[in-house]
Amino acid sequence: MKLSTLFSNQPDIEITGLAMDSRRVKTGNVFFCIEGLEADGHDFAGKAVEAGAVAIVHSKDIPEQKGIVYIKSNHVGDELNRACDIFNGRPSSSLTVFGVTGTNGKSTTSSIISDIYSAKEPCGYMGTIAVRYGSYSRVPTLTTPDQIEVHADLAEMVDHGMKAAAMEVSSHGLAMGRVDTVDFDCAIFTNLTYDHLDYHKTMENYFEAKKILFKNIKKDGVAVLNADDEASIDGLKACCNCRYVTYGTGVLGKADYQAEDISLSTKGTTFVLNCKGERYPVSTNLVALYNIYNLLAAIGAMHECGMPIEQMLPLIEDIPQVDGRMEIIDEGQDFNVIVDYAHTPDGFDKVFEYADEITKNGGGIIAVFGSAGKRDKVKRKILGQIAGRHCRTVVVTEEDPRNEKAEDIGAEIMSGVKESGCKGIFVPDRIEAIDKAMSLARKGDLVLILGKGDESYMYYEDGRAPFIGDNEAAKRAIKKLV
Ligand SMILES: CC(=O)N[C@H]1[C@@H](OP(=O)(O)OP(=O)(O)OC[C@H]2O[C@@H](n3ccc(=O)[nH]c3=O)[C@H](O)[C@@H]2O)O[C@H](CO)[C@@H](O)[C@@H]1O[C@H](C)C(=O)N[C@@H](C)C(=O)N[C@H](CCC(=O)O)C(=O)O
Ligand SMILES: Nc1ncnc2c1ncn2[C@@H]1O[C@H](COP(=O)(O)OP(=O)(O)OP(=O)(O)O)[C@@H](O)[C@H]1O
Repeated sequence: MKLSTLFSNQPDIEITGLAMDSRRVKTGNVFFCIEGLEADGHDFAGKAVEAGAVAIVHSKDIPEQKGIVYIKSNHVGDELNRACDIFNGRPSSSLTVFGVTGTNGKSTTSSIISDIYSAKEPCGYMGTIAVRYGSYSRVPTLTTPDQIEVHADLAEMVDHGMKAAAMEVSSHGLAMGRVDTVDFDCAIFTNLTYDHLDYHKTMENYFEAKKILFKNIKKDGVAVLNADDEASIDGLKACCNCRYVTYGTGVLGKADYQAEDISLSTKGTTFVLNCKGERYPVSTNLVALYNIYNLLAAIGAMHECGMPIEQMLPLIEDIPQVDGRMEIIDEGQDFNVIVDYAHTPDGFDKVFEYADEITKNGGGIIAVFGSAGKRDKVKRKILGQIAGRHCRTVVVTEEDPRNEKAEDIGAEIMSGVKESGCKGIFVPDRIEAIDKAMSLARKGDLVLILGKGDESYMYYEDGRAPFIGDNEAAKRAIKKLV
């Protein structure tokens, strides 16, 4: 592509790509100087040129080098977003794009959409679990990666025949403008509860970041809102830039997609879907009430985007396991084992509510978890308190400690566990902690392994190190027992 295609008054030189990180610049790239939280991209313009950048987009004065094109703009971020979209051939405009945001349930809801909507037209998925389309899948860098990656991933999906994409949109991604030029056809909100205050500082800021998706959605798009989420429903209705529909169970008033006569069991769930007066009997392998909310959100979104409910119903009966989310591990042991990605206070509340249900006729709960380093510290003690209230034993362990000591994080969690009067053990190595929990389990107990799901890496000070995933670690631990 020519530079002049991106910037009309600039020379017709050939460019090979876009970059916002000097360490990833390739010969012929355009480098955008972004001011970040820890560094300023302007300081790396020289390095970008050394690495082969042919043009630099900047807002501050920087030393200029001969033969390089310098483009000054007060809105480098906006220019970057615009350029990403054009350079990649405006991929989102040729896809039906579903954007899912909210504190919990983004991965589950977008995975359900990608799996079921594919029966109508091929639908990729981008989020915490993977970047996935057709039979291809890779581990993502972030839940919502930077704008360069977001648009390149969408273009890759278009090139491989996708007609739709279900993407998780994190509050970080929204606040940092990573999806500003993605054309969303449908924006879905799951729920608003406590998380990420290390970055957003207040719940108000956190909600404002989430709202960006609904303010930016295209005018003929549709928003799908959780009628039962008191914290978000009114604020979102007021800020939507398009029409909206609601989903729920009727607790706070009638919803457009309403689940009635819900019957939950450990094997699956049945309910009647009341969709604007039409009633459909639904049977699904999904368990736990919160997953019914995720399913309702997905049904509402897919239906509003043209998929008949009758076409969804047989597929909903047997939804593919969302990796590491409420994943039941059965290796023939005489106790229950569930691996789940819960890592927020609300996620913990919901999982333990379900755990109590499973063990109500006998059996105790043993939980294994930690909390991430260099992230929200306040929630650590709260997670300990919640688990302590429900468990016979809590095994605290490492969970992406990054530049903190797992022992220090563990002590913060343990203070909450002890406050609830529960027994807590600290086992630093996560695999040994899982082994320990299994060795403590008796017939009829439930072992819950929370926080990492199927993640195949662990973050330490120097970055990601390979990890086998909680689901695999659980299987191996059970086999050792046998
Ligand atoms: C807190 C946060 O989100 N930070 C993101 C942010 O970093 P930053 O603002 O600190 O950037 P910076 O390090 O100050 O650098 C400023 C600029 O200089 C550039 N630079 C920097 C150094 C250098 O040598 N050369 C260079 O060019 C950087 O590429 C950047 O353009 O912008 C960077 C570029 O896009 C991101 O990589 C980085 O994500 C970090 C790695 C991260 O871990 N983010 C997490 C918290 C995140 O985004 N998580 C969400 C939510 C997940 C969830 O729901 O749990 C996600 O979507 O994954
Ligand atoms: N609708 C929901 N309400 C409350 N908790 C939920 C909901 N859906 C899922 N959870 C809990 O949150 C955990 C994470 O679910 P999921 O991965 O779908 O959320 P997420 O929003 O994508 O999280 P992240 O962005 O951190 O990956 C689940 O394992 C479950 O414990």
